Amino acid sequence: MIQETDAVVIGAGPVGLFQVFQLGLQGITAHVIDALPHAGGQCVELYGDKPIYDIPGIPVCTGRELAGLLLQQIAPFKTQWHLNTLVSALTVQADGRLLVETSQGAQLLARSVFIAAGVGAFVPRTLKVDGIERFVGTQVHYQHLPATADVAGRHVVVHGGDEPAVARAVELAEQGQAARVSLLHRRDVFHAPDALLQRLQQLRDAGRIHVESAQITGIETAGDQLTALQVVDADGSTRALALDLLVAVLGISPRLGPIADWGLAMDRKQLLVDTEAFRTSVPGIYAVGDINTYPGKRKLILCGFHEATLAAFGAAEVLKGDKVALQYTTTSPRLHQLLGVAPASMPSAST
Ligand SMILES: Cc1cc2nc3c(=O)[nH]c(=O)nc-3n(C[C@H](O)[C@H](O)[C@H](O)COP(=O)(O)OP(=O)(O)OC[C@H]3O[C@@H](n4cnc5c(N)ncnc54)[C@H](O)[C@@H]3O)c2cc1C
Repeated sequence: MIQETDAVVIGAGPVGLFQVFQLGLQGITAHVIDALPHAGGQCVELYGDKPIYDIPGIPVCTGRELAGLLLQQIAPFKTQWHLNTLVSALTVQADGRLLVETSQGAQLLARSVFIAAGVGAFVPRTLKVDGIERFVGTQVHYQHLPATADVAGRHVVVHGGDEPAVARAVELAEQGQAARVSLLHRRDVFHAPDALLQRLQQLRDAGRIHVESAQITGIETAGDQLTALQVVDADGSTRALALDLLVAVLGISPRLGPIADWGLAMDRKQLLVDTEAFRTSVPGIYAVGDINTYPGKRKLILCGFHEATLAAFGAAEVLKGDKVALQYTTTSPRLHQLLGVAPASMPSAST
């Protein structure tokens, strides 16, 4: 079924989230689509626990904290979320509206589209093992276990050798619900901060994480169940590693993918925009954040915030067919209503 909407934001990175906020201030609610299962883009996926020092008014916060604050800021608006969803096609319709199609089969007919796609869709690196694809989403998951996954009493194998894989195994062991947690990597060497490695060692010593130094060569199945991985040890011997759930944490890579096919003017994998409203070469489509380019462009979050603000004003004028007056969140009753906050009483100029 086709859903009609005023705005679609492609990408839930920091700039996409702030785009939702600025659209909200214009009275425009948005659908937000991201290939990742969570909001935050690079901030969460690439440096979730690292400090950022150059967000105006926030002397320091981590990438994950910034995403959390932005989500808090857009909470008043009725955003429609499409996570774990790749935008596969964007086409201009005869009436000028824009049809956004997703990997989950959704079709959104939008009057405006904001591409906040950063360096492309973050998609997990996948396992190249014959037959494993049919278990993806049920017994095999990439990067994260879904919140709905039931691990109680089950043998969970985490596959990977870097910090996110170690962190996932440690989290699962500390939760204490899984019957057994194994960390599978080709060598007994892990790349993670010292504190995490120490915690891993403690959990290994306590028998709560079992490290398996082996490589996956195949799978074993029974009916519609994945029952074991076939693995080869460092000495070349093969064996079966029984399991209930596999979380492959092999990293993510950004893929510009379909964006390059949408007929938009580009320069070296970036969308060309004007700096008045960050319009692309196609009417109704705006591009903000790391995905765009223009003279003087700097790939910084605060620059993306500015771009999103002007794009929202530009789109609002088109959608409303009229000039949009500047209003302050400090004093505007209309903005207070949109934000769901009580009007502030302002001191008079003489006090
Ligand atoms: C290590 C590191 C440190 C950094 N430190 C700072 C810093 O201190 N200060 C600063 O200002 N900047 C910093 N940056 C840069 C900053 O992270 C980026 O400028 C910012 O994340 C850009 O935000 P964005 O929303 O444009 O894109 P992104 O954060 O890249 O988010 C884009 C989102 O769009 C999604 N997406 C893309 N294509 C599709 C599609 N077709 N379908 C569905 N979803 C799609 C992606 O999955 C992604 O989640 C740092 C970057 C890195 C890598």
